[in-house]
Parts: sequence; C-alpha cells; structure tokens
Amino acid sequence: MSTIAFIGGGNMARSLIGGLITRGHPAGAIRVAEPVPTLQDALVADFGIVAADSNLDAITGADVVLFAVKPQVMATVCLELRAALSAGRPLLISIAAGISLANFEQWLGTDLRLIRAMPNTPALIGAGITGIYADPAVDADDRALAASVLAAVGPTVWIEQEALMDAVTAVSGSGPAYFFLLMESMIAAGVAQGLSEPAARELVLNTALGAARMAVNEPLGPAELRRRVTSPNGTTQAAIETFEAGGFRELTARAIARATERGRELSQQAGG
Ligand SMILES: NC(=O)C1=CN([C@@H]2O[C@H](COP(=O)(O)OP(=O)(O)OC[C@H]3O[C@@H](n4cnc5c(N)ncnc54)[C@H](OP(=O)(O)O)[C@@H]3O)[C@@H](O)[C@H]2O)C=CC1
Ligand SMILES: O=C(O)[C@@H]1CCC=N1
Repeated sequence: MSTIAFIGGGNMARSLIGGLITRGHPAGAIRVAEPVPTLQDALVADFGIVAADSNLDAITGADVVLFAVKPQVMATVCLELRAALSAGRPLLISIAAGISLANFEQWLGTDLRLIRAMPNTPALIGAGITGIYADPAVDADDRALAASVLAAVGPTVWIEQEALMDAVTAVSGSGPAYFFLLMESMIAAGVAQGLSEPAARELVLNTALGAARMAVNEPLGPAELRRRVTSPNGTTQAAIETFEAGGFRELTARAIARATERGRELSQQAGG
C-alpha cells in the first residue's frame, strides 16, 4: 500500500484522511505534517495516522505527497522541499485552488509527476466530488494511483485542460458554500413568514437533501424536476418568476465567473 504524506492537516486533509481510513488504507501508511499541534494531535487521535515532525520528515520515503496547504503558502512549502522532492521523486498531488503546474515547475523544477485535484468539503462525509487534472507527462499508473487516493471521498471526474480547473473550483470546490447560502436564505425567509427557526431549518435542510437525491438519480435533469414541482399558476410558479425577474441565473453566472477569475488571480499572485 502506498505511503501518503499530507503537507498541511487542515479541513480538506482531515476529510481526505478520514475517507482513506474508512476505505481501509492502513493508518501507518499515512503521515501528516501540520504546524498547529492541536490539529495534528486530533488527526493522530482520531485516525491513528503518523505525525511527522516537519514537512521534510513527512515526505521522506513517501510514495505520494499531497499538498493541502493554502495557495498563499505553497511557494514557501515547495521551496523548502525542492531538494528532497527531486531526490525522492514521489507522485505529487495538489488540491490548492488556482496553483498551476507552471507554478509548481517554477518552484520545484520540471519533470515532475504532478496531479492537480479539486475536492470539496462533503468529502468529510464521503459525499465529495473531485475534479482531477494530470500533466500530460504523468503516466497511467500515476493517474490510477491519484484517482484511487481521491476516490476515497467520492466520485472523481477527469478534466482534460488545466485551464478548466479554475472553473471546477468555482463550480464544485466552492459550490457547497452556494447551497449553504441558499439554505441560510430560505431558513431566514421561512422565519420571516412566521415559522419558528427550528421548524424552518428542518423543512429547508430536508428539502435540500431530498431535491439533491432526486436530481442525482433522475436522468431527465434538474430543469424537468423543477417543472414537475411547478403547478400552473401555483405557488412555485410565483416564486420562480420572482427569482427569474430578480436575475437569479445571471447572478449565479456572475458569481461563478468571479470565482473562476479568482482562481487565476491566485495562480498569478503565487508567482506564475
Ligand atoms: N476548504 C475547501 O472547501 C477546499 C479547499 N481546497 C484547497 O485545500 C487547501 C487547504 O484548504 P483547507 O484545508 O480549507 O485549509 P486549512 O487552513 O484548514 O488547512 C491548511 C493547513 O495547513 C497548515 N499550514 C500552514 N503553513 C504550513 C506549512 N508551511 N506546512 C504545513 N502546513 C502548513 C495550516 O496551518 P495554519 O492554520 O497555522 O496556517 C492549516 O492547518 C487550500 O489550498 C484550498 O485551496 C480545495 C478544495 C476545497
Ligand atoms: O475558497 C477557496 O478558495 C477554497 C477552494 C475551493 C473551496 N474553498
């Protein structure tokens, strides 16, 4: 079984580690380097994985190095590990928003075995979705290895062009936050109409769950499901017309375009 070194042990690393352990990856073959002692101790206590004293300690002899630090610290982390990574040549997986292959080549040199991946926080409960992009130079065995690591937390989707990883980030990486915002807004609106907060919350959250489960299982797609809820001249039509008149679709498109653009900015600010 491959030894996987996590650089950074925050929210996404915890989700991926939890998924790997649940899928039967041996805890002794997972290492984490995390500077916040409480986070590192909790990962060791919860999953029995190995705490590394430093990033260098974590990657030494590892088959896979998974970068799970914020985009803004990726340059520092890579430059610190450059010599060791070029000696050991592990498979590198980055889940950082925006950070490109060109960024990594600038910091680590060329001829890398590097995969970019964009998971999302439902990974924590095994319900994530991950977009994956591989440098064309990465061989089939490395692609399969990366996909098997990321499949621990949900389905994976291969993306053919690196430039589209910013769109993946904007749609599914950040996407859970958009649905949470809609839930928040609907709960507040229900309360404004006189429902108690607990009742509004239970109604909204279970509606979201039911709608998502139907949409995932329905080949006809969400537009047809929406039409089936919408009785002529009924309550849903009144609400949908209000959403449309308020520019809901355009606002969604603008928000996702802005998130995509932000991914490009992160790459440029990181130095590539
Ligand atoms: N959150 C999300 O929904 C998603 C996030 N991502 C990407 O995943 C990456 C991690 O995000 P997330 O888990 O949310 O962030 P977190 O801040 O929760 O985790 C990153 C961890 O790395 C630690 N860290 C900081 N510097 C170093 C260092 N030099 N060496 C090792 N560890 C370090 C941080 O410590 P400290 O707090 O002290 O800085 C922190 O605990 C980001 O690049 C993000 O773009 C991808 C998909 C979804
Ligand atoms: O907000 C962010 O930048 C990260 C990437 C996708 C989700 N969270």
